[in-house]
Amino acid sequence: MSFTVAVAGASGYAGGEALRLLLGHPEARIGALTAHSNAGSALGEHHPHLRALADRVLVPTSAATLAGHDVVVLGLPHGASGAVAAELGDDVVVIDLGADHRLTDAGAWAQFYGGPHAGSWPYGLPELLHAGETTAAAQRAALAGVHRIAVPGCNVTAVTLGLQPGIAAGLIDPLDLVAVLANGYSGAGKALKPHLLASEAFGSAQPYGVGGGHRHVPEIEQNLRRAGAPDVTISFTPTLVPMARGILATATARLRPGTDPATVRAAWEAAYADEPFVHLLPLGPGGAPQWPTTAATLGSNTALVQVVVDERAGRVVTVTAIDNLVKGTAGGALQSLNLALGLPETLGLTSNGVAP
Ligand SMILES: NC(=O)C1=CN([C@@H]2O[C@H](COP(=O)(O)OP(=O)(O)OC[C@H]3O[C@@H](n4cnc5c(N)ncnc54)[C@H](OP(=O)(O)O)[C@@H]3O)[C@@H](O)[C@H]2O)C=CC1
Ligand SMILES: CC(=O)N[C@@H](CCC(=O)OP(=O)(O)O)C(=O)O
Repeated sequence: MSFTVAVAGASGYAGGEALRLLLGHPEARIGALTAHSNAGSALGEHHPHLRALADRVLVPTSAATLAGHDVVVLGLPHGASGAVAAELGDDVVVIDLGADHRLTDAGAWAQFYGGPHAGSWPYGLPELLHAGETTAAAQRAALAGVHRIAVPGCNVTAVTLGLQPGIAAGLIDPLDLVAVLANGYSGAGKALKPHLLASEAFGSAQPYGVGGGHRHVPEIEQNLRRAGAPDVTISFTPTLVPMARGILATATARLRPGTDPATVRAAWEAAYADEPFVHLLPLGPGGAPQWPTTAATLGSNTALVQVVVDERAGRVVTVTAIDNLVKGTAGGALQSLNLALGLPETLGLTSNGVAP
């Protein structure tokens, strides 16, 4: 079942990565490619690594240029997707890589983003556990056959995958969650910003969004509520580190009294044993854990997860690594698109990365 696909925001990082993956998808036929200030230029000027599309000319982003495709991928800044999507027919499958359609709570949208709330769409994290589940079936069912998909924020994917087994199994206190992340620069997009200059970025780690104001906070809490915690609070701190891609999310939680490490391990194993793209790393000889690294995920749709118990502190410690542009954006989008179209979930995707 082949499909035609247009990509809006094709000159950007997210749009470019969507194109890289779509070029390897056996059923995708790539149609219109759009941009904003760079309309009129060739894609090869922005993504010289996408040789097959190097000569394709970017056209302005509008409902008219995106019309006539089976699938439209929106890789646009926050606030720009809602208006375009509203003009696309219900028969078109629209995938929003941005935030406009992720939050169900209009109040949270107003607080963290501002401006009109475009409404919420089915949420493109197939592995999201729903309350009472040990493996993610309900979210996959919720994506089957849909024509609108809101792709999660990349940090949100990493933190949710790290913590949700403990929430769903009732093993951790949802009011005592802390996440600290190391983030690659491509997560910030291509637009020029002074703190992203090489002279500022090289050799330095920079925290941002500190103190509860990052817009991924309500999205993480929304996911963990769905996983079974009606009241949930997370302290979330990302840190820019000098790498192009990747997220390493360390998320910790207070362990419910009396819970032993074997019970913790069993909950994470049950959640991810059958997942094609989320891998709980093994405990080595003598119980020494193998730790996720961003390098081991680059270019792949993989999330690597490890979980241990810090018995002295009474906390569960989880570490999750993803490529922000693949599992964190375009790969997760393609995985969800496959489910929406009734294709095999893994089609066109790989868990093998690029290293060193
Ligand atoms: N980078 C990442 O890791 C992730 C990104 N996302 C989301 O994906 C979306 C795109 O991000 P990213 O690719 O990183 O950003 P970039 O800045 O790299 O790209 C933005 C794209 O949107 C276009 N654009 C800019 N302004 C407008 C506008 N006013 N109207 C229409 N199009 C516009 C740009 O076109 P032009 O070049 O012509 O100006 C460009 O194609 C964002 O919503 C982002 O939050 C989600 C998860 C992770
Ligand atoms: C390094 C960096 O700035 N990363 C971005 C991640 C962007 C992302 O996940 O996407 P959305 O903006 O679509 O939510 C951030 O933390 O805000």
